[in-house]
Amino acid sequence: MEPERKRSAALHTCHPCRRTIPYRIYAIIHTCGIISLMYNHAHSLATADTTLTTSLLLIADVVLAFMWATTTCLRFNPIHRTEYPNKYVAKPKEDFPELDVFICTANPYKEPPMMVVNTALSVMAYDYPSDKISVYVSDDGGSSLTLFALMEAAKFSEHWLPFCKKNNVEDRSPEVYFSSKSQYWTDEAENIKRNYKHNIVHEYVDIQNNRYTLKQTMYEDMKKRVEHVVNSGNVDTHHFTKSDQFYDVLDLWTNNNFTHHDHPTIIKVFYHSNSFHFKPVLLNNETEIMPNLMYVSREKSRATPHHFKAGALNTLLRVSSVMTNSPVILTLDCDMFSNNPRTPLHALCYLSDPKINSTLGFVQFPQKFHGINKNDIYASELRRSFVINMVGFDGLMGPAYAGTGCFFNRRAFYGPPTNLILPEVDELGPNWIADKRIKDHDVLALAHNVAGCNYERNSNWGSKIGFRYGSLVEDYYTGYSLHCEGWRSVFCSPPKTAFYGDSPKCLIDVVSQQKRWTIGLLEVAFSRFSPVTYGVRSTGLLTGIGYCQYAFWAFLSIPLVIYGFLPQFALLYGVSVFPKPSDPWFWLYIFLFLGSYGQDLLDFVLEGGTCHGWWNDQRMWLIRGFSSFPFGFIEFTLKTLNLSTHGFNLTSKVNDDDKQSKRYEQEIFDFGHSSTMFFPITMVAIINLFALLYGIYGIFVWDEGLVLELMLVSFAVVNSWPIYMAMVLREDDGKLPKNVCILAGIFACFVVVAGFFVLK
Ligand SMILES: O=c1ccn([C@@H]2O[C@H](COP(=O)(O)OP(=O)(O)O[C@H]3O[C@H](CO)[C@@H](O)[C@H](O)[C@H]3O)[C@@H](O)[C@H]2O)c(=O)[nH]1
Ligand SMILES: [Mn+2]
Repeated sequence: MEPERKRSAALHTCHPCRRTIPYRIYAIIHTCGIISLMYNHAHSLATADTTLTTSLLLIADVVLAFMWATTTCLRFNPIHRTEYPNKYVAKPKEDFPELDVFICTANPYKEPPMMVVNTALSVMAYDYPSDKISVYVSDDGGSSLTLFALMEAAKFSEHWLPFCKKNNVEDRSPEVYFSSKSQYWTDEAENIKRNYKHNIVHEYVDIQNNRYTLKQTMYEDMKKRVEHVVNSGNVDTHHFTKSDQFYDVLDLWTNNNFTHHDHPTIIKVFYHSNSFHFKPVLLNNETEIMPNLMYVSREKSRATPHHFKAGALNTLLRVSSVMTNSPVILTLDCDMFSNNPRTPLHALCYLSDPKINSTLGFVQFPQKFHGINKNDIYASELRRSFVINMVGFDGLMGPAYAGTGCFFNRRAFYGPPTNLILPEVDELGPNWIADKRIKDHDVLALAHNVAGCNYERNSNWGSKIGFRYGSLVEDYYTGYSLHCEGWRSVFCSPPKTAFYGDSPKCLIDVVSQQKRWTIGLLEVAFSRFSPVTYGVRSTGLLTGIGYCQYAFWAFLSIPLVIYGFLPQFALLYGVSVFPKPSDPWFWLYIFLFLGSYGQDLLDFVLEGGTCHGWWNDQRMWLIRGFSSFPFGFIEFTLKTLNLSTHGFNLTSKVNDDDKQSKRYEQEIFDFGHSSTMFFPITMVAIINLFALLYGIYGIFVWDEGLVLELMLVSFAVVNSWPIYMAMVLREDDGKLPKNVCILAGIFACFVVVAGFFVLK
């Protein structure tokens, strides 16, 4: 009776995955296999005269074995969780904590302001007491276009929020709801569209667009206005009346010295539940106050480092401390709109649980993307990183922080659970009670002050307090640092997806994004806080080694290069580097290959993937291994030697090339850019193709075929199929540029000649 009652009171439960025990048993067997292989290499080093090839294979296999170990740590105790938000809802509304939402944006052309608007509206409309939500938008682009869009969003929200709540709308991003994508369309939508357009019709819409018809919707009106302003590149004062509260703000931008990396702090408050400037809006027939919406563009100066997104988030952390200081913080990228209005309740099932919340730092939701093609050719879902590993981490210290879709306990930013580190002023501490009106002069003055570009000088911000600086993957680094301090985290993946974001839809964007991650991860790997040393000590062996999988993933290039060239040379010169079929060691290779690939496939399928999706995913690992990783490594080295600087290259979220979108839909690879990034992979593909042809010929000539070499090369050729297609068989804009192909061909010849000296 007793346990039953306990369970019914619990807000969440967790259960280990069924694969755990078989996985552990298999891990022992596979480890024995790896040890035997190492023994075999050591033996041939000592006895045979193939020192160079054996050493190369040994290096490759050591890296692969290490990678396998990092994955195995995350397979040690995978768990799944379920939470019961309905039990949470039963609580009195007064007990719901306040929620600060941070949305980052940085460039109105790569991140269209309408995208920011939709993300903001989707969270403002959460099924949560509206007066407890404050949305802070950080604009690192310092753009009046984004400010204008948010002003429009604030006005629209007065209609959108009551509408959503009254009709229980599921898609609270208006773009999704008003598009045919929504399954939840109701007649009510037509209504809101019709009613609204009489409210706000700006003059210029008439002027600009005299085809303005009664059918146009309010949302579409707003969208038009915003897009018009974005296209024209600036906001004219004629969009406002003199009495408009933002009339003066725009003056800032007319100042000639204003550029996006040199400008003063701009903070604008659109709604403020604890002041009386705005009339309360009726929601659900009760008077409920609208959520707060703030625009924050921190001060920028070329002379001061701004630490990219981490810097933006720390500014929001301080500004929000001064204004609302909610105990719970949700961080979002501007493309990540809410798809589930009850998401905060799911997070609160953990964050409010007194049994765990004293050490619970954050609740991470999975990163999911919309518009991915059927079999996800670019592996944009990143299922291993964002799902499989998260489930694995969850049974240890908890999932890594993914940069977006994460609810934080504000306290976690201020030192370890047992040791509160207070910032410079009381108003910035997690325990400060922000009870003044947001628009009060001293609140705004302090907010401006803490958003200044020199505010962090000689402080703990970025090292001991807030989001961590020093890596281009501030998300990974911050989550990892919190785990090192003793904070735990939880992976929360409700059946209805919490957020959807945008993922790159063109290969060059995919590999460039991963190059940035590679650089950021190497920065952590080679820092004082490297997971192999510091991480293992502070978070325990399994979590520490698990974190190494990311930190050192660029090292995967080493075995890829060795296995991408050596067996190929072997075929071309008729020399064997692997054991022959008559040799018992032959079977060890087969076992290790099938074992690790098989387990990877199993992981993938058990966490909801498909076989075809897995195939594409493993192919992308090969592509990254020859593009993002080596190029990232080079840039990291140059930066370490102070020979170059690299910034945060924003991923573009605009897909306006119709032909390219069509190719993406049809799952055709898009190279289409004369980029050096594709040079190595093209070269490897060429060499493998020739090695395969020559190897097949060899079957008839050599007395004992080079079976393993041939199998490996066939595998590579099958994987390279899209590259051959893009080289010769295609004529569209997405094909591989001629100069890349020719150059790769010439280099391939040189490399093959060089291979002669490795083997002979
Ligand atoms: O100087 C900057 C640079 C970026 N951003 C914001 O950071 C977010 C992520 O940028 P994006 O180009 O979308 O990066 P992705 O590679 O798509 O993002 C992944 O990787 C990043 C770390 O490299 C994480 O911060 C992200 O959360 C994670 O989704 C966006 O909202 C940007 O507006 C800023 O606010 N200031
Ligand atoms: Mn992104």
